[in-house]
Amino acid sequence: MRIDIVAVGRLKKGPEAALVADYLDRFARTGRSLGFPAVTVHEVEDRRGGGMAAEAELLARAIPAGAALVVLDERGAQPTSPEFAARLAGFRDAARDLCLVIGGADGLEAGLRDRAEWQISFGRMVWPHLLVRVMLAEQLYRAATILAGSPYHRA
Ligand SMILES: C[S@@+](CC[C@H](N)C(=O)[O-])C[C@H]1O[C@@H](n2cnc3c(N)ncnc32)[C@H](O)[C@@H]1O
Repeated sequence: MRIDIVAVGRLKKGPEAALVADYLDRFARTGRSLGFPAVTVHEVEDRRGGGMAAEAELLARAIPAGAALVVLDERGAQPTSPEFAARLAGFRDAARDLCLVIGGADGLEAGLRDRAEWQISFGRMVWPHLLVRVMLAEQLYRAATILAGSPYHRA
């Protein structure tokens, strides 16, 4: 199994980058004994102003072939953290690669969203994509702690 996050935009050095690195590092350490690989992050950027369609093309090229496509979108389903953890374990148990996609300022192209087998929402409000990256990294770590039975997730 491999897990990729494919995201529009470059994360510059700063608090968001530090948080993403910290949570992904924690996920790697907690997830190792659960059979999860470290997460690889791919960033794509369209510098020609081609909008969502150009971004969708760049994203599509970065999505590993055959991976289960999961997009982050405010219109998606709102799983609980244990539900997210269970689904993550399901991908692992089925030996499926997982690719989690985060859009840019204009969002994700409808065609790409429709191709996804799961659309996840972190609530109906729109969040900046850099914060969504932080939240996703935290949820991955939280999922690993839930599956490991560690006390981090107290709900
Ligand atoms: C600034 S938002 C784009 C909003 C855009 N107006 C749209 O219609 O999608 C950038 C990206 O962050 C992610 N995002 C923002 N809010 C989200 C939420 N509530 N749940 C899940 N993902 C979200 C999505 O991947 C989105 O494409």
